Amino acid sequence: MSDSDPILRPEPLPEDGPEGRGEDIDRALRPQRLDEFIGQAEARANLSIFIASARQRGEAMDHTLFHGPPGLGKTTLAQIVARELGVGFRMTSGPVLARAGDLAAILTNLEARDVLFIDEIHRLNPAVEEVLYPALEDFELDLVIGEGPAARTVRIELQPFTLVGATTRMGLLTTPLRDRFGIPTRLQFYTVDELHEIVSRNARKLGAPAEDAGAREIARRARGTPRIAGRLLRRVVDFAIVEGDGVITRDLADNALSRLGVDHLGLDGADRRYLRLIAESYMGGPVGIETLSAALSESRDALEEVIEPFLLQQGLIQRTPRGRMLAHGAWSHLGLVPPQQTARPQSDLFG
Ligand SMILES: Nc1ncnc2c1ncn2[C@@H]1O[C@H](COP(=O)(O)OP(=O)(O)OP(=O)(O)O)[C@@H](O)[C@H]1O
Ligand SMILES: [Mg+2]
Repeated sequence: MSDSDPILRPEPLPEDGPEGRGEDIDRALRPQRLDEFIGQAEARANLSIFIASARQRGEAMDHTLFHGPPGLGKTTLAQIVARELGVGFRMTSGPVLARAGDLAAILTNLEARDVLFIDEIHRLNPAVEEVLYPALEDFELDLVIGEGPAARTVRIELQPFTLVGATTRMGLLTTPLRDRFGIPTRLQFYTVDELHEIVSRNARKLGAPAEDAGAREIARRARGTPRIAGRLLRRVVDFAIVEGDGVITRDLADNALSRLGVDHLGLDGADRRYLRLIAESYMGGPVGIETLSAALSESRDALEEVIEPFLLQQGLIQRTPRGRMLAHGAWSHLGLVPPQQTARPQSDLFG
């Protein structure tokens, strides 16, 4: 299969959106080995065992699923797993595998123990997913050849391989697919200390001098996410070069990030719009996700995948059966006073 085939790219897909410059830098900053990968200590420790065991047995590692919010390192870890296993890496994604034949072509081209990475695996077409089940379980492919009365099924043996799936929406995976992953791994938001280390390391790789307090300021405001830390670092470097003497100090980082609309908790304009809407239009909620989606002109998916996980993790909002509610901290963060709770239900007063 040729390198320009859109269905199967041996090279990682661009990760950082339309800034062409960002892509190359992004690739240079991506950790290459498990011991360069900072954070996710539990996932890393477990993976290193499974990788070592697969290597010793000379077998394909069990199928692995990485799930969690965008930018936490799912794609990066998939590449690292293949590198540490010393096997080939093939990359595709749920939405581009339109037909069963697309997947069959990829599977039959895999070499023994290769890693096949399917990004956004919750978006697989059901017909393609059907083909995947026997491939995962028995390394077999049942293909229907021809149509109508002449149609027949042929069984093709595959080389044993490791599927690495990634998803931001674990809840959208079908149960049969989820059950076929022997190693489900949830990625967590990073601590400030971990992001501090990532920012310092990336600043060194970019040749941008960063004072400790400057790197920490970026880390504190990166929404627990390495991709955001990388993006903020690049913007702060721009400010340091043009308006400073090139050195990332705490003041320079603080000033640059404030001008980018990133506040002290790391919330950006979209986060604050979301919180303000619940505060000002719905008195703090509860309010349904569809209502929020319509009022903000954001897709429900974007709210659930990108905006809400960090706000939930920070305890700024709560999910209740009746919708989203602001937590106490969100009011003070917005500089607003929560409405007085009048008319309490009786049960609250009397026990
Ligand atoms: N632990 C880490 N240490 C250093 N850099 C990291 C780490 N994890 C991720 N990064 C960097 O963050 C960026 C995003 O990582 P990655 O593309 O793997 O995220 P993802 O989880 O696949 O996101 P998405 O869900 O959007 O596909 C990359 O530039 C990567 O180099
Ligand atoms: Mg990814």
